[in-house]
Amino acid sequence: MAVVDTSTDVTGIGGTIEVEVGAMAHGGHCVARHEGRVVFVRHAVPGEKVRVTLTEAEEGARFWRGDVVEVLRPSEFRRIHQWKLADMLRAHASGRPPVGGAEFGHIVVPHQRRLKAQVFRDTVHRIADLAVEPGVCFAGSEDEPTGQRWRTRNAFAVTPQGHIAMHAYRSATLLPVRNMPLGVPALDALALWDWDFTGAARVDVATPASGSRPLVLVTPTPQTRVDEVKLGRLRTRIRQAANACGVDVSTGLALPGPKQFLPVKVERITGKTWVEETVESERGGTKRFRVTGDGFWQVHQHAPATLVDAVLEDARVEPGQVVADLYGGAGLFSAYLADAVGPEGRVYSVEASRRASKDARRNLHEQPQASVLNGPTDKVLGSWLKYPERPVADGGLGGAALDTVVLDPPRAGAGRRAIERILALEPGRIVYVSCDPASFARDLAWLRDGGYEVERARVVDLYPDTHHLESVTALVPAAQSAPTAAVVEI
Ligand SMILES: C[S@@+](CC[C@H](N)C(=O)[O-])C[C@H]1O[C@@H](n2cnc3c(N)ncnc32)[C@H](O)[C@@H]1O
Repeated sequence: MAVVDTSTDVTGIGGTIEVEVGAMAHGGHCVARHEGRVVFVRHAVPGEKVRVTLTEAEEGARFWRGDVVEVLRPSEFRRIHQWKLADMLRAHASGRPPVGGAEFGHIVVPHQRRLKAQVFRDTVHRIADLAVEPGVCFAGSEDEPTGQRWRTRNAFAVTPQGHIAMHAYRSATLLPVRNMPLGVPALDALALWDWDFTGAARVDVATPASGSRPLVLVTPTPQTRVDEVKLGRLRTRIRQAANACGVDVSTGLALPGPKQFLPVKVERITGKTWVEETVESERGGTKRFRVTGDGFWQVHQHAPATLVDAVLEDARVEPGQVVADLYGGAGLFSAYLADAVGPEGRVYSVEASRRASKDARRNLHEQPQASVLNGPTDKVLGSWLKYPERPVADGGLGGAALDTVVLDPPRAGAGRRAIERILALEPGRIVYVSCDPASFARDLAWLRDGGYEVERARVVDLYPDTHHLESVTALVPAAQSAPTAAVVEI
């Protein structure tokens, strides 16, 4: 049994303790114990012995939190963090906090994936009381050994001096950045670190994987927004920087909308207010999509094609079938599902955001078998259940039964009402795409209680160097299922 020397431990916030590091938990923390109390430790690898600075350490608290500041016995899977600004060890040595967003950067990529599979398995077991062994795959045709250069969507804060910056983890402290190693190379080409964003609060950048024209969307501070002179200066600075950067780039101002799901108003400064994304799916071929403003698009450059292939494989759609694509965004899955059901079938793409629905209508306009229904999922499903015979345009399902439901909700998951309504519609197959194992496990327990079981689950590593994980799970009514023995293929 490993012995931890506690003779030099100093408890309380800012104190340091030595611990043996246990399993990785959901959220990117490892579980350790100090004199019986749980300590959630960031920047560790399971199996290590480390010295931790305590960041939360109330005497009576059930658990504490801390960051690794010294590795006393490293894991064989530890590597030197490839992003200096996000490296806890170098940040500590230079007396500043690290930026958030690359909290797995000190772990070799194949082990990151093993840990994500373990987190998925443990979370589903803990919350849904189900033993599900996920397969593991990753985005792209080749293994990406570094975990870098994959993000096509990046967001930055802005310092009072007008420089782009990132927040230190769980802190309002802004750290100016002069590179973003997780971003695709097209982000570097813009050299946003040299632009003057004075008067802005936030900068969202979309750099499409295909290399088509990027979009820089600037959100003014509340003070700039209400002052026409300041707003005018901000527009001029952005136009000048865009013209000087040597890249054909669209730019615009994002002016917040009044309510949730009402999009921010995008005011064009240069170029267009949208980007064009090209998806090359092995199973479904090449398609182009328009995504306006800060509308949702899968963040990893290879994520759209990877997820489309996984969804098409798990949905097993046949010509003539009726499919619902819930939380459909700009119509990514719907476009491919519509090809799969063919002209005799139907695909209903349900999306709450008006602007994403508008993009989806445009993206699906050559596929008359696809309809975009703008509204919250639970309301649309409620209407289908209430008026099943009504035409789709009047809130019904036109008397049809759903063969397959694909759902890809935001991090909060679908929630009880949407799940109950999916169950009441009795689809023959459900494909659940999730970016959060905890909300997925909660929804999965309701689906299990409603008579469905897991046919196959896969963890898809779409977020290298971070703790985030995507999963794709196929469910079928319990009586029909012949579960495949999923193996962790790393
Ligand atoms: C994870 S994204 C998935 C989008 C799409 N499947 C894709 O891969 O591009 C989730 C989408 O759900 C939408 N959304 C959020 N809450 C919703 C709700 N209650 N009902 C319908 N759509 C919702 C968001 O606007 C977003 O477009």
